[in-house]
Amino acid sequence: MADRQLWWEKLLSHWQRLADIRTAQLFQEHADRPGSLSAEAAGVRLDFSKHKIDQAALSELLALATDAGLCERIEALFAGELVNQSEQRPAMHMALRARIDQEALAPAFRDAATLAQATLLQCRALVEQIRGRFGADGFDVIHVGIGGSELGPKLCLEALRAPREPQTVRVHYVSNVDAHPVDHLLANLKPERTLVCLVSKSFGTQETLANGRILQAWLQQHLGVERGNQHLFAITANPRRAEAFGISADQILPMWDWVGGRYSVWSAVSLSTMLALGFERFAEFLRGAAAMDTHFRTAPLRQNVPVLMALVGIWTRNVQGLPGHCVVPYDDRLRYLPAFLQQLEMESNGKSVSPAGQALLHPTVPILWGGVGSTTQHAFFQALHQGELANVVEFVAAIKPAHAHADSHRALLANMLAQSAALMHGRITNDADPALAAQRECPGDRPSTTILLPELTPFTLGALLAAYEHKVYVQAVIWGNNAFDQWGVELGKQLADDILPVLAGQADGSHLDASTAQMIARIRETLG
Ligand SMILES: O=P(O)(O)OC[C@H]1O[C@H](O)[C@H](O)[C@@H](O)[C@@H]1O
Repeated sequence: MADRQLWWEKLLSHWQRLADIRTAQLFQEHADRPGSLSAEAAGVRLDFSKHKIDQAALSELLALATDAGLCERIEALFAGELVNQSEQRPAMHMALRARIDQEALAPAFRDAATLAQATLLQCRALVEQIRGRFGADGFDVIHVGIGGSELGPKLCLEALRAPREPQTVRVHYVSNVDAHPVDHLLANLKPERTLVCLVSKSFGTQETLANGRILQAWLQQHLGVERGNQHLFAITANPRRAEAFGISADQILPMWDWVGGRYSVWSAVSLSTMLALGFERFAEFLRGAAAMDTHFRTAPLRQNVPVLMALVGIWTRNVQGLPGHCVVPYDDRLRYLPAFLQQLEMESNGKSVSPAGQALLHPTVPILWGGVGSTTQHAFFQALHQGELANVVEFVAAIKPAHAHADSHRALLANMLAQSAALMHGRITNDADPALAAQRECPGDRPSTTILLPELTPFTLGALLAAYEHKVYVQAVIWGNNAFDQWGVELGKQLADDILPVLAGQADGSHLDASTAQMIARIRETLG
């Protein structure tokens, strides 16, 4: 880890050697710059030719990855080794989508894949049975979960829902412990046609349990205890707690310790998505991810899409020093992608020490944020073009739309291409008034990456999300942190559990700091 500093210095010398991307020089130096600074796998095309980078700099980044032991660490991941050191667990989310019959799998991985497949079969049967039970009039599903137990399933359903199909399975998401959304939702649903999926790996998350209790009471109040409970399902790695909550054992689907919540979209956690999309489309989503897994494991590093995504991120974060990473899908169906990636990347790599407890002497994950294009062009793009906030922008789009409005779609893609070109070239004005010229001028030389899918299908979405998962792992290997724990989140959860009884007047708050105590006093006084 100590010698990372030497790598940053070597990479910085490349950065200093390279011409500014505003000029045509970089493109003239290499006839096929766009082709050589892009890669493609399983339908995911990555173009990073609008970065101030060239083949020699890329070779140095690849050498860094090799020096960090990337190839061995990829094998360790697929071998089911304990890559999550602080919790002594493997991270085998790839087992959720592996084809056990055809792949040379390590024993631990094969066992995991066998369990995953049995659960998927259970999900398939359940989907058929439930869809059959409610028939053509359909039904409502309330998906209750937070973080990894919500973001992936929601992204996936909203991305893949066929736009013109009547929604016979209507999925609603409840995550926040703020009860306004659940309260509002219940006013419009019929309990006899509503199922509730409580999704929580730990089955100990305050938000999910609080919303679960509200929904359980609602079902029981309208349908009676026994029938009400028949509408309640749990997906969890802690079935004991789910049963204690009142969910019958045959309505509990498993999760496992070897899958992190933010890597769990491929599992029964997505039951609500499977109910809405049908099992076959979900299976295709898994096949796309499996194709990306094979690519990640076998493709040479220089053509390896997740590896290149990671290295471009290292380049902008550690060499160029950009603290912001703005993700902008030009596709409304991908509107939840920034939120999903925010958890995937920031919860995985928002760390400052190595598994050995040593401080990392370089920055790790950037601030990931974003929103959908072209809408956000009219909100935050001004700051991307002329503000001092230093960001790399990542554009994501599907070439073919799922609608027939070709003009709109061309306009959408034209806007995306225009934004990346504008960030690169900037604008020099020839206004006579120097004050006006200075204000109208756009500096340019701002990097962006573009990810293109041929179309947004279950397969390409699966491949895209798997590529992001692997990108995160590669970056963790290079940065030297554990991508699979989240002790910082745990701290907040513990303190909330500590403050709750004080707020309820059931415990003494004298151990709390004066600022917190003052606000508690104010809240108690106002609530009466
Ligand atoms: O699935 P659960 O156990 O309810 O956890 C839900 C979420 O809780 C926390 O926020 C964790 O940091 C997340 O990684 C997790 O996805």
